[in-house]
Amino acid sequence: MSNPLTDPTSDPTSGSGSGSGSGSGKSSGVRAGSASGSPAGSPRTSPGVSPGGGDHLDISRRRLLGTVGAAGAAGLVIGAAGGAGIAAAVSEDGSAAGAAGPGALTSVGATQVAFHGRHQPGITTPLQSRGHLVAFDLAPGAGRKEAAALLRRWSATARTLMAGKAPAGDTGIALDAGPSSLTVTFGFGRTFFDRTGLASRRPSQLDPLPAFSSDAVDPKRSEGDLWVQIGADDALVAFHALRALQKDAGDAARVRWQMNGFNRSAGATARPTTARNLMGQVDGTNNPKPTDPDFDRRIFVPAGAAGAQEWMAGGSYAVVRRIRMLLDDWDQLSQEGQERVIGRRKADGAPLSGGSETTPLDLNKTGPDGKLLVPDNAHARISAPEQNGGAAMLRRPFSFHDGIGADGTPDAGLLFVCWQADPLRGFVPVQRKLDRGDALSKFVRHESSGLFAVPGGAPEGEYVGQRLLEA
Ligand SMILES: C=CC1=C(C)c2cc3[nH]c(cc4nc(cc5[nH]c(cc1n2)c(C)c5CCC(=O)O)C(CCC(=O)O)=C4C)c(C)c3C=C
Ligand SMILES: [Fe+2]
Repeated sequence: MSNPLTDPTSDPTSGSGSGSGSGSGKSSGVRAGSASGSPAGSPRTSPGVSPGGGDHLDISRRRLLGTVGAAGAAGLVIGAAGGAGIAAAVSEDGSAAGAAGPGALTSVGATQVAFHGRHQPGITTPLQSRGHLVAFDLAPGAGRKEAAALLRRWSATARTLMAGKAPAGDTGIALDAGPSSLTVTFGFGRTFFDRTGLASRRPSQLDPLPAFSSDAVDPKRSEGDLWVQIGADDALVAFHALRALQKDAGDAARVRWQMNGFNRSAGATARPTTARNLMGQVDGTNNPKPTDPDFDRRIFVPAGAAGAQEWMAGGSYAVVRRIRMLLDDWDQLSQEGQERVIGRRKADGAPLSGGSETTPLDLNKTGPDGKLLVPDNAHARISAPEQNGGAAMLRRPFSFHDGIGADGTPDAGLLFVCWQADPLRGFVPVQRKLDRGDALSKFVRHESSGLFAVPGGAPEGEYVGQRLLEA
């Protein structure tokens, strides 16, 4: 079988790259929709479909069609309920499809996400099983020119890698692997604009987040001039991208902090369910869905919005928090106690007011004792949009585990990443409320924080951020 990663490509931002539409037959083609249940906007490609959408079949497609053929009985599902999900192959009776078949593995590797588009990838893309969050600071002396050249290099590399190809001078780390749903997302921190002489174009949405009383934030692991989010369904593919982007930074920028995360692997569960976090809760159920009528307005900056910087059209703001979970304390709670902290059942994520996972919370329902079924300090109650003037965000986290901390407890928790058109109408009001009375607060600690402006996706022939850096 041919190995797409051994085929170097030319500079994608010059418009001559072959990642999406060259008909090379080495990688999956790009299509404009996402599979049922998968968030729209940053489509994963139909694995193995040839770029022209014609009848050219490469070996990986033929292998994949074997899977899809099996999926006629088995059902190939990309994405999961609850907005951000994980690709998985499942059978109609719920058992893992093709669990032993090579096709199932191929489908994970072959899945490709489009680099170009109205929005950057990695926002509405289903959760991937591996993630790296990295902040860079521009090097002393580096300004707008160096930043523009860096974003051009990074975009070229991201586009090449997301197409399952190797950039020039490749390390070989991901040899044999397909793109594995790789996404690379770029953002700008508040300090970027002073360093590049672009302060007049800094959006007010990047004003510092308020300090929250329960914060224990380490400034060295917070903020940064530039932010890169890498996600992939394979650990080597994700590391490969990290390494390539870090090398691209060259003398222009240095890593300020790096965090590594994970989610469940595709195919690990019999049914594609909403993700679980390290506290064991079903987490992500009430995320806004791309099919919601107000989804775009809530998550993405509209073109021509009053007071918005035009270069942010189609972009979004990412709030990033490293939230340590105090797991030893959490484990002391009974299951009932844990469920009352969240307001949902642990097993299936159903509200304590009744129904199944997707039943809306009934915040007024009381039990036979007259007490609220969803307690007044339950996390799901306090964070609900109806309790926060409609404030909503798209949560797209990774779990992390960095060994055992100095206190002898797991240094583990949630790399909380949430997306919104305006943090003052998303994260801030909700976190203010949680800070005051969330039952979960006793069991978590916010240890680092970042706020980044993530511009819209690059059109073909452009690089991410070009409209800011070259206007
Ligand atoms: C400020 C925003 C939020 C932070 C920080 C946060 C941390 C956090 N959350 C969980 C676990 C769950 N959160 C759930 C729901 C939920 N959480 C937020 C916001 C923050 N969470 C929102 C907006 C919502 C949705 C509320 C709604 O619309 O009903 C849930 C319930 C299931 C779900 O809807 O996802 C869980 C579980 C942890 C463990 C955590 C910090 C480590
Ligand atoms: Fe939450």
